[in-house]
Amino acid sequence: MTSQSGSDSDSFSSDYSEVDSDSSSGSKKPQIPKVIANYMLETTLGSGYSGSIFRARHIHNGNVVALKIQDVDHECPTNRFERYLYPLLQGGKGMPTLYSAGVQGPWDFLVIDLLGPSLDNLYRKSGKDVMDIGSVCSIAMQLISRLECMHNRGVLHRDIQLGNCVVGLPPNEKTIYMIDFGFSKRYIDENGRHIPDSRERRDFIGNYWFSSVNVHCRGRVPSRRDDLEAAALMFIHLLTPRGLSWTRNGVPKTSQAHDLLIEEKRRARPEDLCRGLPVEFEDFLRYTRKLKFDQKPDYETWVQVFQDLATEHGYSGHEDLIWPPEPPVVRVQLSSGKHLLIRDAAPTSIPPRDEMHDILAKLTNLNLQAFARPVLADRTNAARNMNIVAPVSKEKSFGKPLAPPPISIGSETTQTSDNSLPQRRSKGRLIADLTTKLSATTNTTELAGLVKEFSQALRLNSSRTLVKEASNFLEVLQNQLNGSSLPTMAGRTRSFNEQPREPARAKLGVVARLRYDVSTARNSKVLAGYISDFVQVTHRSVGRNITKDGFAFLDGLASRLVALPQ
Ligand SMILES: Nc1ncnc2c1ncn2[C@@H]1O[C@H](COP(=O)(O)OP(=O)(O)OP(=O)(O)O)[C@@H](O)[C@H]1O
Repeated sequence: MTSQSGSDSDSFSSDYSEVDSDSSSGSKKPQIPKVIANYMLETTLGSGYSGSIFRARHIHNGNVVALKIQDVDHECPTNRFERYLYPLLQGGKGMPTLYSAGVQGPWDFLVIDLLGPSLDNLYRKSGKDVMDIGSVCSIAMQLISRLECMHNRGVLHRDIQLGNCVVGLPPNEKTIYMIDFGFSKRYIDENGRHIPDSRERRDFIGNYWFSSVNVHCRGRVPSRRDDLEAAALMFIHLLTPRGLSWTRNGVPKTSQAHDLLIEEKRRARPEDLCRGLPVEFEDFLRYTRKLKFDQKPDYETWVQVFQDLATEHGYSGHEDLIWPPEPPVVRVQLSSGKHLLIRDAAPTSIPPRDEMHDILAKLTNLNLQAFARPVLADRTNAARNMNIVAPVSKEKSFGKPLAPPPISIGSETTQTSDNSLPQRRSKGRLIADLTTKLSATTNTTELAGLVKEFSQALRLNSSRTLVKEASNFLEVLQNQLNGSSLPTMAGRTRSFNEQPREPARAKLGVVARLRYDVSTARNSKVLAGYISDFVQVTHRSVGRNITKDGFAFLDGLASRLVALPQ
């Protein structure tokens, strides 16, 4: 039994008229009445394998709802299952309200909140090949939270797909709602026990595109981890040109085609699926696949990871799904120390680090006086209020003044304590430059200065992730302290994911201990050992976040380097 992501129709399509619910079968079915449970059916919103859904209006109070209707004898009585599960989910954010449910004649019906288009509709109608990273992060934050809510109430969704995530109608159009609990199931029994796992291969339930490898390819029992894995695959799909490879040929029409799809999905390695994407998506997919059958996922941390990722890419980091998406904001530091916030007029889905660096470098060379168009306010006022001294480019112009003007100007004055940090550059590039400097010195005082700058660079935005460039920096530092030769370029490009990944046993206590140990290190080799421990433990932690203790460790490292004999 499967359901397809491509099955939801373009909603709000046709006027309702009495219809034969199953004309293809040849058997004469009773027509759907015009009124069910005091609701007048108006238009068809969608129809799936198991029934149809209508926009309907209460004949007395005029309330408009969605009414899901199914033949009471349907071979897969999903409405009956939903009727049982909906009450468990009531009141949860993004869980539709169930107003009424029952059987009228041969019809099993559910009356729920009328909601907006599905992510599938939004995505397809956008005409874009991929979604922007900000929207995918918002979807990730919301979907992980929805799953947390459902799981906390003892329910698995088991059919995560774009068509089953819909946005609300205004004023809730930024909130994602879960729908279609026809395949959902309680995973906690009445005695509070988790359902048992089984090695026996079971019939597949879910959807072809996003169901997890364990469930779809190995016939395992679905549990919380599989809802999350499906979510991970969905995020990756949205960021991949033309989507995940096994979705490109459409729904398999033969069992042989289905077997091929299963094989392709099973073989796809996370690093291949996520090539070119921010590493967080690969990490998330790997994380979901490492969860044990009955393990509770760490939802909160992953919401935080995607929030940080969004802010790192110039988005607000708010979970609200703003559609159509707003372009990301690029922050440029002016010579006066003020910041200029510029909306990138043509948002890219994922600006690669190097490209971002180029954009920022070019922006800093712009002669802002050339932007004569008023922006939010009179330009001169804005400049006076912000105390902007427009930098004049001394370098060759890289073209005509760029057409898209800034949309908004912020007057943020936040600065790091060290003004020498050229903040206009991306964090990754900045750290890469520090690494180059690092590799040219073994003087411990200079190394200490670079470690300080490194620590500040890591705090440049709200993301506290140990980014790839940061790992390289620490690797080079270790080499310098060990007195070994400098790492080659191969070392610089090594992916996190090639690092041995041990079970997540990173303990906050380890970093806390390192923080104190570092102040007592007697020589540079011991320091190098502590750095190695620090990198390993951070890599093994969820989201690779650098904690307060982590920053204290780096500060302690800088101080200790100064104290070491030359
Ligand atoms: N509450 C709602 N408000 C507005 N539209 C809805 C609502 N619920 C469902 N729809 C639309 O109807 C489509 C089908 O709904 P749903 O998935 O619940 O039905 P289904 O019969 O179980 O479908 P499938 O067989 O595809 O899983 C959705 O993709 C969505 O476009």
